[in-house]
Amino acid sequence: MKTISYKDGKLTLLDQTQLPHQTTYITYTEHEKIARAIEDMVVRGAPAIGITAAYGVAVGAREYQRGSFKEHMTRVIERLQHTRPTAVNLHWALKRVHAVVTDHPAETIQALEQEAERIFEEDQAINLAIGQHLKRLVTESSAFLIHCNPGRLATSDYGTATAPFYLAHVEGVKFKVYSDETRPRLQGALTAYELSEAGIDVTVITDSTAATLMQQGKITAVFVGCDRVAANGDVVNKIGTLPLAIAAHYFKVPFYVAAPTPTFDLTIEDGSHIPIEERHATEVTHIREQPVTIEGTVYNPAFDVTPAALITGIVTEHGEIEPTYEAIKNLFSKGEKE
Ligand SMILES: CSC[C@@H](O)[C@@H](O)C(=O)COP(=O)(O)O
Repeated sequence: MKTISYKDGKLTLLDQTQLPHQTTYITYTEHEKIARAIEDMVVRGAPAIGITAAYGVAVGAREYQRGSFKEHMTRVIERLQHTRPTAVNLHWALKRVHAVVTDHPAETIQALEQEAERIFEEDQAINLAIGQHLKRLVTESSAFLIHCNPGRLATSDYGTATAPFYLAHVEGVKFKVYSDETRPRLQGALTAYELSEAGIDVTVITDSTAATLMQQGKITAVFVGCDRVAANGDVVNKIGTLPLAIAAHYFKVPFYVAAPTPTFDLTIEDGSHIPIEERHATEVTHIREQPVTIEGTVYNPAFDVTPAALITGIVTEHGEIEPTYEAIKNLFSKGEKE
């Protein structure tokens, strides 16, 4: 299952809007179409959006024809920046590739492709490291609740919150995963799809069933990914994460957030300042083009803010930290990220 691949100016994405029923790949050679693929969620998930945007800039550099090359590149980067507002990985990756743009097109194309490749490879290493840190919780007969898709489809490799499952499964550990369906876009179906493809025991539940499973004592821990972590440890992730964290707190179920360091935004003091994307009403009124409710006023925020106080631990590629301002400051002052 290759979510993103790039070769000779061509970016190929696995079309996540068609999964799990159809496996379709789309190849792009224009940055505008890549921007639309991010907006339409052909590709989704914070790390995958960042990687795609980085390759999108390389594709955009190859589209240059005349005029100021640097101005052309600024337009390409701005277009990609305005695709989705919440996941900070997008902005982080674009900043990285912007830094290698010079006045020379040929030299820049090569540098952009190399930088995008580095971002991709670093994400693979991050996935593995997060998986190794979280794996200690995946013991025989344990059971986990997962929300949205922080998996292979959302990253370059094992996923973030799903990585410990892949690693433990290979070691022969028997455990269970409950995947929230994650209305309105049903990313939980993607998680169920990719875990079941790997032979992992996964059960899909409606979002409303999650608290009941915790009440029944069936959940060892909740694992989620994230789209942005504020300096104080508040976490923004897919809508529906906050109610899970509240239920987990009430039923004393550990709640872990898998967070690559590029997902931290130290410029944001707390979660209330993180921009929350509102998506189109049809995502709520329709499921796969089938109307399911009245056509009325809809409120459709794509993400919510989970306060640090509800989080047991944040697991980065460097290990687990407490969700506090001090712990996060300490992590980054060690030079992990400026
Ligand atoms: C490792 S991916 C973590 C998050 O990006 C994921 O949980 C999520 O919220 C994705 O949202 P999406 O709207 O599907 O892009």
